[in-house]
Amino acid sequence: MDATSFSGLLPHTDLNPNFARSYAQRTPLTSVSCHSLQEHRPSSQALAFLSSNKTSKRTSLLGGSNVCGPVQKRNSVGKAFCAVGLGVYGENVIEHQSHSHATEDKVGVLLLNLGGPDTLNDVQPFLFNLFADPDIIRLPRLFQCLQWPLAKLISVLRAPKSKEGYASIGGGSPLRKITNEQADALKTALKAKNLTANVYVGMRYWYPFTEEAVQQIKRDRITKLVVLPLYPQFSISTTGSSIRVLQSIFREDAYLSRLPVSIIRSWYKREGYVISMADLIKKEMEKFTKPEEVMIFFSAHGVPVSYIEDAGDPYKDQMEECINLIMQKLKDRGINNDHTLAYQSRVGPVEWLKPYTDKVLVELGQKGVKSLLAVPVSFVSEHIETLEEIDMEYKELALESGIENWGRVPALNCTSSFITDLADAVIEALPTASATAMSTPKSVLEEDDLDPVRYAIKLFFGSILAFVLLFSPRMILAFKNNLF
Ligand SMILES: C=CC1=C(C)c2cc3[nH]c(cc4nc(cc5[nH]c(cc1n2)c(C)c5CCC(=O)O)C(CCC(=O)O)=C4C)c(C)c3C=C
Ligand SMILES: [Fe+2]
Repeated sequence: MDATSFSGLLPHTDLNPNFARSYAQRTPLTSVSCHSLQEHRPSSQALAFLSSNKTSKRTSLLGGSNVCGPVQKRNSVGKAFCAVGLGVYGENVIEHQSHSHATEDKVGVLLLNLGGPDTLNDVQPFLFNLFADPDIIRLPRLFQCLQWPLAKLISVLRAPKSKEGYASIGGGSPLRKITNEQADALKTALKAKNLTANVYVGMRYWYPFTEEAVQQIKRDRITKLVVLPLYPQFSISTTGSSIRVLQSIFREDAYLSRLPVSIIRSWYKREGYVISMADLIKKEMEKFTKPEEVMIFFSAHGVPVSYIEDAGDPYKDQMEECINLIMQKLKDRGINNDHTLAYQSRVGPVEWLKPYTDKVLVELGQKGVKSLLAVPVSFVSEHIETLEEIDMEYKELALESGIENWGRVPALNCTSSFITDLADAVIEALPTASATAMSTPKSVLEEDDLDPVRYAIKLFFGSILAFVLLFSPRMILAFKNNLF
């Protein structure tokens, strides 16, 4: 398990050294979450958060590299509260601080998740929030002012296709319900281990938003917080994005910036998780007439290749390691079936992690594979991509391609061994009384970005470039091929 304890700050160390430097520099100070707040949040909350919002500036590519930060501010926590030492994290100076709590600790666990539309009317605004996230559509610096218009355009264009998908699984995402059930189950599991804790749910793109959960944490006067993203593997686009939202909230708030916090950034290596996955796979394999002939087909949510190659996202490495651990666990139980890993759900005109699930299914069918067990592996709840994409689209494609026997491993949801292991993870990660804070040097880009003349010039050239980009053959082809 990869966890960090600190007080009011959120460093990332999952990243490769090159990226860690640039990402750590921008991450603690990025203020982006309010992009999505402005359109689709209750106004009182929006106001509360907007009041702490700063202009966000980023540099990246649509699936390209990301090297600079937004308006950056020195974190003053270390000065306000008895700094007792200095350390170094990446290129940042860390000020260590101590905390002592006179009153009894009140433990909170914050589950971070993606969120999904509750109804078909929510689909377009949900998609807007998703595409307005600079960790999902990574625009070059010059194009950043176009993040919202682009998000609006893409969300409107994609909404009909997404709505069809959500309509076919009952008219909305099951994520909110399942995540709430996981939260309740985790609270019970913690209680059984003698830890009384409040468990909160914070979604990145739909209700209940992370910001709402944090407000509740404040109201409840939580004194120790464990942040547990419900993604086993770390990706910039999932856990990274949610953590960045938390950072922007925490650094602006006196109470939160003093709160001892632990973040469990990835947990795919945990024995309990690996065993739970192996158990589910074994159980599902036994439903086949000839289990020994079944191809175990891991299907993970993809990310653009540039996240891995340019931005240093550890997602692919962690995914491969995760699959090896699960297969090893199956081998220990005498299960030696063939297995493969492919990536699904690509969006847009850039190259995504390969091999693509749809292509591999066709190839396996052509090669004579007759029995296949699909295993969704990047997410722990049922959601549109298991219920619609795998169960409907991929199943149909596999059967058309010559595969005769199809099975799918259910998502972990509230599987008790899994929830018990999450409870152990929380207990192991409980922040200690002493924690660290990090201050980052003010970026040289800050003054640059605040200069109105420079900003107007960038906006002008950015608009021209955006126009060229939008009507480039690649974009037009992507729209034609239904990739958005
Ligand atoms: C580990 C899991 C996920 C990664 C990595 C991820 C990256 C990623 N996703 C998109 C675009 C979309 N994702 C959508 C839904 C969606 N994504 C995940 C998980 C990961 N995404 C989940 C669990 C869900 C489903 C939520 C639900 O309502 O059930 C959607 C909307 C659905 C659709 O229209 O297909 C989009 C769009 C990108 C671009 C990306 C990486 C850059
Ligand atoms: Fe996604």
